[in-house]
Amino acid sequence: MNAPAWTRERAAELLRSPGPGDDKYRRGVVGLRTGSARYPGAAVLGVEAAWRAGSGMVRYVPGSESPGARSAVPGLAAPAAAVLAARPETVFGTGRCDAWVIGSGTDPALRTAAEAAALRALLRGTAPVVVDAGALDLVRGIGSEHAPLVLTPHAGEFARLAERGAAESGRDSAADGAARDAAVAELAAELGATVLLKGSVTRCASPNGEVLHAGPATPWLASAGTGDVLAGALGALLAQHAEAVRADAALPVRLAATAAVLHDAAARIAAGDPEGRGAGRPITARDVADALPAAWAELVGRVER
Ligand SMILES: NC(=O)C1=CN([C@@H]2O[C@H](COP(=O)(O)OP(=O)(O)OC[C@H]3O[C@@H](n4cnc5c(N)ncnc54)[C@H](OP(=O)(O)O)[C@@H]3O)[C@@H](O)[C@H]2O)[C@@H](O)CC1
Ligand SMILES: Nc1ncnc2c1ncn2[C@@H]1O[C@H](COP(=O)(O)OP(=O)(O)O)[C@@H](O)[C@H]1O
Repeated sequence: MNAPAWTRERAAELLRSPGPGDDKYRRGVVGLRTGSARYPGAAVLGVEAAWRAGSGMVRYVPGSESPGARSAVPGLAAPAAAVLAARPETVFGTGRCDAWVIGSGTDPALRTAAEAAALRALLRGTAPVVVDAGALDLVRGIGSEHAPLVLTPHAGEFARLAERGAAESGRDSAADGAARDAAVAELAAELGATVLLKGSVTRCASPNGEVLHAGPATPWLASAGTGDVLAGALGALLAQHAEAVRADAALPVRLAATAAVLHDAAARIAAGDPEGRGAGRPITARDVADALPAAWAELVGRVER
């Protein structure tokens, strides 16, 4: 298998800028059901990225947690309060959403039965869903009728999900790239979902066997929380194209690769590493989210930098 690189030019074609006929709803509404008492920051990072990647509206719906989870870190702000403090633009509670992001900053061991049922309802719905971190385990067993799904595991999560060894999953840095591509494509076909395997090179596979590469990304991106940022940005892109995603099974893998290219472009700007080889300065996940608008402008070529 010789997977093509998803270029900045191809990514730019899928960055939808608004026109005079748009309103906040037409531009795409993203819902995030992410974060927890243990990881409120993941909710903030995903919401921030969803706004910064061009959403017309971002909704935040806190998941229900077991009483034990609530008291795990006394004194820490609840995720909804943290999101409100960071982004007062965010709308709280359920309502129409064109795409969802679930799982970032959650631990499946602390999930209540009610929360599992609510997440399964999203997975079996019609709006596209980004499935990250603590929601990945729910995908097996939802049946063949489900929403367009984009799974975003890192190598450790991929190994658990695919029940594979280190070399095939990409945890072994010496693993053959073609073997990793094949493993990602195989999981995508098996689950009927797009799979985005994060790493220096991010590998995106569709259920019908298309595999795209984004990267290698700037190594400064290897920093806690940048995956939460990627999930939020991808949710925004899926929401902007939600109708087309339901009609065109080839689109989610291209949007997944586009999100990875945009994410890397933002990290390069934040780090001052335009070539992506590790020059520049350290960055945080929040820095990456904050640089998404500049990366967007750079990709679509509208702004002189
Ligand atoms: N600010 C916040 O709120 C933040 C919240 N976050 C949230 O934290 C939750 C837990 O997520 P997590 O990724 O830290 O832990 P987890 O999924 O248990 O896996 C870790 C184990 O997997 C393995 N591993 C192998 N390859 C790997 C790789 N490439 N990258 C990473 N791991 C790799 C490795 O095992 P080892 O190889 O050491 O045996 C490692 O010990 C999740 O909900 C997330 O959203 C974070 O986003 C941070 C910011
Ligand atoms: N060596 C690397 N070079 C460039 N990017 C990397 C490297 N390692 C990881 N990344 C990127 O960093 C992000 C980390 O995401 P993830 O592992 O989910 O972290 P977190 O759960 O802390 O948010 C992903 O976008 C991944 O592609």
